[in-house]
Amino acid sequence: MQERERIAVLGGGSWATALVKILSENKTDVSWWLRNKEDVNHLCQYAHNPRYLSGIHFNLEYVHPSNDILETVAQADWVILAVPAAFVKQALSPLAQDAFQGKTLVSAIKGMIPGENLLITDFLEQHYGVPAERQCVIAGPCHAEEVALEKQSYLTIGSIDLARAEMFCALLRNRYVKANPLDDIDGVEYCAVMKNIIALACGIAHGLNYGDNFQAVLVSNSMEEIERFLDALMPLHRDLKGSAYLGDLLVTAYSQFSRNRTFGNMIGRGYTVKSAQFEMNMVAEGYYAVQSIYELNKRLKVDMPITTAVYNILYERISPGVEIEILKDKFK
Ligand SMILES: NC(=O)C1=CN([C@@H]2O[C@H](COP(=O)(O)OP(=O)(O)OC[C@H]3O[C@@H](n4cnc5c(N)ncnc54)[C@H](OP(=O)(O)O)[C@@H]3O)[C@@H](O)[C@H]2O)C=CC1
Ligand SMILES: O=C(CO)COP(=O)(O)O
Repeated sequence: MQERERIAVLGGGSWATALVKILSENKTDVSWWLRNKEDVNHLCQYAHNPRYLSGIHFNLEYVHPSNDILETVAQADWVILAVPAAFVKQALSPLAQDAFQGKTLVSAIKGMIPGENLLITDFLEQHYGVPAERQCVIAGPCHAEEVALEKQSYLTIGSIDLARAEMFCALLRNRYVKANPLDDIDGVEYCAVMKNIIALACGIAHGLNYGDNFQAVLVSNSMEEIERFLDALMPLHRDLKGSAYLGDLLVTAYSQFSRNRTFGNMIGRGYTVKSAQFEMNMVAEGYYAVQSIYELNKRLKVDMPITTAVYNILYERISPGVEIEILKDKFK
């Protein structure tokens, strides 16, 4: 690997901020695109992101914030996408179709392109011609807030090119981050999308005053639901007990930092979708993902009671109490 790899990070939210911290502390040059000009100016002047994880101080010798996505991408060998899935098309729209030629794309996104119901890696291949072997995904149970606090964390880098995944792992590893490569890129990407839907269900149940006993049964049933879906979509022997699958589900279902659980909790307590979105300045990917997975499952016809319940609550306005009551009778 060359000295000082050139990396672009696209996105200004919490996960982009945490990834820039990890990479730049390892003395990697990071060109960082944020959509908001004031945030870029603030970063250049004070070396802090004003609106997300604002306690992190960046070394501006290695971090180069910019508003110009064309320049940011053009300079990089590796491009990390950390924009919520719903805004990816809009964020990348200034770029030409060949803008990523010769670069490695790394998706840090745990969501799908709404409407097209595509994984990010499939979207990049179809719309920008990025071949599968030049793509990686960042998976694993890891909240940006805990990276900011330098709490021990684990990441899994998925790619069909394990050597490339290992190169990216090497850029991330530090005192508090361990990173491991894995070749099941589609499996970890789908699992990362689906665990957000389950975290919404956990939040909804909590908001309705269900306790830990119910949540434990909900989570164990959800693991079976995820397995049924993955088996129908792409049968392959995979150990779903791994931290990129079960671990990520657990952290999102139980953590105080989970956006999806928090959003679900508000829905369970009676907020409307609009008011819950208004209340959070962050994005709960599961809200969009449940529609994509529900649509995909019209073809697959897998038994997915939890996904169906969350879809009915968020998109059909069926009462959370009614839907969780139905689930209650299905669980063993
Ligand atoms: N946070 C975490 O711990 C982790 C997050 N991820 C994934 O990372 C991805 C990015 O999420 P995260 O960093 O958490 O985001 P946050 O929820 O922290 O922040 C929201 C981001 O979305 C942007 N945004 C909001 N509305 C719009 C819009 N209308 N158009 C364009 N951009 C908009 C915001 O930009 P602005 O501030 O300019 O409004 C901001 O960058 C997601 O897929 C998430 O699942 C993965 C692992 C961990
Ligand atoms: O994926 C995550 C942690 O691994 C983040 O989940 P939330 O978006 O629910 O906070």
